[in-house]
Amino acid sequence: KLGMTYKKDASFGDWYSEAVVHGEMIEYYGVSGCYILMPSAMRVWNVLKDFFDSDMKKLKVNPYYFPLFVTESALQKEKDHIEGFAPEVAWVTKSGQSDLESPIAIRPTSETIMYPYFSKWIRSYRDLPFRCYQWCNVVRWEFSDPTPFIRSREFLWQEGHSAFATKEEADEEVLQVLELYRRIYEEFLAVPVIKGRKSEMEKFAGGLYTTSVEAFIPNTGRGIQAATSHCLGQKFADMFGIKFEDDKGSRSNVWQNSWGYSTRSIGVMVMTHGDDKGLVLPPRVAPLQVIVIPVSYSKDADMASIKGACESTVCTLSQSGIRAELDDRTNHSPGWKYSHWEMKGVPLRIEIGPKDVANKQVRIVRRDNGAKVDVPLTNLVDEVTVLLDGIQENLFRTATERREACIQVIHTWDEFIAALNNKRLILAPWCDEEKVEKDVKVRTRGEGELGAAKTLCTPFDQPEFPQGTMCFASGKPAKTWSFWGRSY
Ligand SMILES: O=C1CCCN[C@@H]1CCCn1cnc2cc(F)c(F)cc2c1=O
Ligand SMILES: [Mg+2]
Repeated sequence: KLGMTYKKDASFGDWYSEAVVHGEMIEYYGVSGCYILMPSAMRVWNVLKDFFDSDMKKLKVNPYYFPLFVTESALQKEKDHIEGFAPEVAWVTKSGQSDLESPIAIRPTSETIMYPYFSKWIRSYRDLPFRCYQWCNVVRWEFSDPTPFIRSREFLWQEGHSAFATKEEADEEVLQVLELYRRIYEEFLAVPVIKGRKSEMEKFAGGLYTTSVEAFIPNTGRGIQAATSHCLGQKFADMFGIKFEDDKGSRSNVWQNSWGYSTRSIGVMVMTHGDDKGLVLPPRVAPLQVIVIPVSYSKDADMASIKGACESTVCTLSQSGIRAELDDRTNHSPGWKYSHWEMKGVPLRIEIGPKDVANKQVRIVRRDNGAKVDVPLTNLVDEVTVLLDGIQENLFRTATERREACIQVIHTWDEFIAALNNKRLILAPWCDEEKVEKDVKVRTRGEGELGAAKTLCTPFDQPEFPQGTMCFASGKPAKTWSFWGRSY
């Protein structure tokens, strides 16, 4: 099918589904909430994985792979960590025709699979710091509207799990990993994120505190948790008996962290940069950065010299590390090819026709803003490199400006409700009391299927507090500026 039918601003949900399918990132699958990740998606995922792996080596985090399955008793081990999630757990109950002795769960996350072994492996302070991570899939049988990459019943992620002798070391690592996640979003996916701390109500129940990077989708006015980095304190250590003997012979619980980001990151990138022509990929993660297309208007046009120019252009770019390919298919017109590669979000298109060959130049078209420029072959690589860097920066700057334009500072309940109905990312003074947060959720639930307002995070970067600022919801003295809004 040629070209997109849905418009991003008019019908965002349909636009998004069409963009990921026509962009050849996703193929829909027969099990609800499950999708086939196509090469364009996996190549983006692998660029992020390579970066993350290289930083895991720097942080001395070791790669493992733990089993997909966990027994019922092991999963139930830590009550308050699981209780709210029970409906999401998928179970294997049979093999062939016969029932299993007892059901086995498919991992929704791996704490209960890993931590009994941490208890076995960690004995002495010499075994610390202990740092492990794995790339794997997890299954959570969610029921709210499935969305490719954003909310699926199976997704790919990395999960990290570490143990330290002191809280200070754990606190430090929580922020080191959060910075890695910020870099993945801002430096690779060109998506602006806000670093902050989750509220007591929104944090990981089994942990001590949760930090996160939060993104925002202007079209829907919804926040989205982009990655999380938890300090678990010593609760899991207590539950699973993960103790170490210090150099004076006394035994104490380790301090633990756990952190993760998933293929949701690809969906956030698509939602942020995509347009009515389809995907727009940031050059740093684009599987294909330049597509070269021969343009000839008459059969007898010296196709041979055009072909030669195209091939040498691809070769020159490839040799300088630029991901370039030639689309010389004869069963599609140049116009069809332009639309096809625009849908796939390829950052640059190079057109080469008889005039270009004659003038020893190429015509370069940018995917992000449609700008066309004629470039002499002599400085092709430099120009293309500058253009690709320019696209990366432009995508990040534009997305940041759009996100900033959605932020609204409010001081009263009425302003809060107005901002919420205006699809804003709300920055509000809050007394930081959980029951007030619960109350806001209840008072804003009535907005139909849109969902209630919740806290997204309390940003580390706190604005000034004018004397006597009151909480917008309770009227009590405000303690923090927090981001509120609807979310995915
Ligand atoms: O968020 C992370 C980072 C990577 C490691 N795990 C932590 C906490 C995950 C929180 N969480 C999130 N979702 C869950 C869904 C379930 F069905 C379930 F049984 C448990 C959980 C669950 O513990
Ligand atoms: Mg969940």
